[in-house]
Amino acid sequence: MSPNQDLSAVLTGNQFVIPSNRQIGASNIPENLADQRCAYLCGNSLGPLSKRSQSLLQEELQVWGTRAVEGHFSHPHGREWMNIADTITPLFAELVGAQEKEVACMGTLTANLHLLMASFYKPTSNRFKILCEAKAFPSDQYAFASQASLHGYDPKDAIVEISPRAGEFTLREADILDVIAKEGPSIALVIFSGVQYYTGQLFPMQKITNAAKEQGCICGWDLAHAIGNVPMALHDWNVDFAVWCTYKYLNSGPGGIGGLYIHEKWENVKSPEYAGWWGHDPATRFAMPPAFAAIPGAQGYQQSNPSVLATVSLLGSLQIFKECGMMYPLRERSTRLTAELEKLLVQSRFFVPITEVTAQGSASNAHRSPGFTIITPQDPESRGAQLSLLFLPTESNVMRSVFDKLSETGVVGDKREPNVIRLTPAPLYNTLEECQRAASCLEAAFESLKP
Ligand SMILES: Cc1ncc(COP(=O)(O)O)c(C=O)c1O
Ligand SMILES: Nc1ccccc1C(=O)C[C@H](N)C(=O)O
Repeated sequence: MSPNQDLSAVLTGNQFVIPSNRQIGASNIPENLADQRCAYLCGNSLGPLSKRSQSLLQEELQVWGTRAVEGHFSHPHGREWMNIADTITPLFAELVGAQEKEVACMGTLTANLHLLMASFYKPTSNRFKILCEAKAFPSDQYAFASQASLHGYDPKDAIVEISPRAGEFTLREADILDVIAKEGPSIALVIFSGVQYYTGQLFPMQKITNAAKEQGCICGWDLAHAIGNVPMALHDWNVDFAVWCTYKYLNSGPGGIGGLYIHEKWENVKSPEYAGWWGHDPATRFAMPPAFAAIPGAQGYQQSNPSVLATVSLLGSLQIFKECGMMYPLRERSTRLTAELEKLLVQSRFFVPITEVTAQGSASNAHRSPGFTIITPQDPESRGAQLSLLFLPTESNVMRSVFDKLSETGVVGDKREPNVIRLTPAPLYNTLEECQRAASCLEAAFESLKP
């Protein structure tokens, strides 16, 4: 069977619980469609519940209720809680393109980001800058600024942000590489998001990493919007470290457990600086020795025993990824779905080509009548599943009005201020029909706007 046949065999099983139109409160839906599933195009923010996760969670509750503390060491399904993270590490390794010892299932994104910045951001008087994209997700901006401050630097001096050119919305590869080449000797850390949360731009991760390494910088990545969305090869690309959350494309549930990656080349160079007992050699962990002996590699950075409920919730979804053949077949389906959605949106009579908007300047209010453009790159190699629609005129309530109307008709995307709606067909559970529905509801939403 080809990977795609595999994929449809898995997907026809309807592996996810998607809320109905009624459940999400869609009020403008014919009664006969009210109990059908909504068009859930928001897996870039929170993935839906998989049926597999639901049953694994129920199993763990049962084990907790019947074995209590014994569940750590003896488990009816062979998932002793002691080693629960081991169920995830091979799957994380495949998703990011790494060895198992280079990844750990632990913590949450921002906490892991601080942990790894504390280990890898070691500024000196000559080399102290952090290079990142402008308008990174705010939690990352706060983390970067607070790390710079902790080391005694004014974030205004230490943080170098690359912005799109005037009138543009996404970054040009050449501009990023240029800044790295010019400012490299003063940069301690190059850190970008793999896929940008607002624009959906997939950065050229390998090229950025190469350029950073050539300049002697540490290179780290925030993979919140990249993991489970695009294939990666962190080890081969020589990435130093990365962090991610799992509640978006990996469908682990709200506030799910996070992950991190550290290249094996650091294994014998660095040891965990913020040690905890879960990073200690499991062979002697429960002998409670006073001195810390780290597990070699990324898992030595674990601090606490992981939440078992959060971990199996993630496991259920990752088992579905595995049955689908992991990222390559999924990426292929994802590329097709996103291209279809794009094609339908571009046919809208309210669509304004990005070139027109760019020509007038990104903050321009030149478009007086309601419309939208797509700021996500058109090149499939420069984006993941998400399309970011920018609403015009930019200084208006068009985005909010359209968003409300989409919600009323059972199309779930999300709005990001000031004027973007993100729509994301995820290959594990979304369909072409849902893309069509989103496009036609968007058209109807515009048509119903008062002049
Ligand atoms: C790019 C990015 N970084 C950081 C975060 C914050 O993640 P968390 O709340 O899991 O720390 C998110 C999402 O919330 C994100 O999209
Ligand atoms: N965790 C959340 C809880 C509540 C609301 C949003 C989030 C998000 O994750 C937002 C996401 N990071 C984003 O790309 O906008």
